[in-house]
Amino acid sequence: MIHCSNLMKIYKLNDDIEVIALQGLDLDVDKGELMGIIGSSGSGKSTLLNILGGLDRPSAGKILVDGKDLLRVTDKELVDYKLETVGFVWQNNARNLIPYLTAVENVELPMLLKGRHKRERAIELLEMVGMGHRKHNRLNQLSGGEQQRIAIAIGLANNPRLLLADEPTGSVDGKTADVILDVFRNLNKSLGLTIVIVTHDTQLMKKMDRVVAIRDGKTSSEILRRNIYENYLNEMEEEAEESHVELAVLDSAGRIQIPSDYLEELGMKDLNKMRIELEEGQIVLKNPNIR
Ligand SMILES: Nc1ncnc2c1ncn2[C@@H]1O[C@H](COP(=O)(O)OP(=O)(O)OP(=O)(O)O)[C@@H](O)[C@H]1O
Repeated sequence: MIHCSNLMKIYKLNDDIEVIALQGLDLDVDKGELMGIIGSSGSGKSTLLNILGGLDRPSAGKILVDGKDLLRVTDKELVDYKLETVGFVWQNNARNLIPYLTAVENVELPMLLKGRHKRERAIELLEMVGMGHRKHNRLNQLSGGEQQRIAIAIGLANNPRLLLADEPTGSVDGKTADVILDVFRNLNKSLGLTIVIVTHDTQLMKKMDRVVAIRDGKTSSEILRRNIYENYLNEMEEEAEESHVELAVLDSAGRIQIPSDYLEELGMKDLNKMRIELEEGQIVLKNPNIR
């Protein structure tokens, strides 16, 4: 569904200053995946999500989403892409919802932009996210978690193939966050929808199939759920932490980012070179100062 390789995004602030928000990011997401993106503040998560959502254009590299080349699309194609291929759920509900419209009118709005008006479909979507009973309520009559579920229904209004969410549980408590994640999981399973969620929430991460970490505008590691534990995990969610295995990402040029805590633990943090050896089918990195 998504293929990014060596993706770059450079913001030009003025003639002298440029900010490199993405520097050669590699990422592949399969159709039907529910995956998370994590990373510290400023690492490039929102930049990536905005590019995937067609809200911003990349500077260089390669990016294909559902077969569309987002580096080369025309402005008109990008408008169609935003209306047809992708749905967005923001952390800030003021960005998701229009306060003076009811829940069902909010869900109908993106359909109107595409020239369709389908009340039944809007109600069906609200039911899918467990909000059918609040369809005639306005924003101020709903809790933060309820508003967020309506935002998900809005994101689905034009039947996107990819749903993107930026910190969708950022402003709700842990229990509500769980309910919201369950909504995403159900949509992922029942519709086979590909979902990418940016989150800081470690509880949410444990429930995803795959979590990719971004550091300094590059994908640095992946945490995968081990299939053998999959069924067991569904019942024993609290065991999730031990069931994930962390993989470092190897980019197309053969570069790998080693977690800084590993380097620190081995006293190798300040080294700028390592000895690399092939030992019995394994690649081993050694401190060059120790023989
Ligand atoms: N429109 C912009 N103009 C200039 N620089 C930008 C712009 N948007 C983002 N940046 C810069 O790009 C880098 C990556 O920002 P981004 O917002 O993608 O990070 P993030 O990982 O989403 O952070 P946070 O978790 O704080 O939202 C940062 O250095 C940021 O200052």
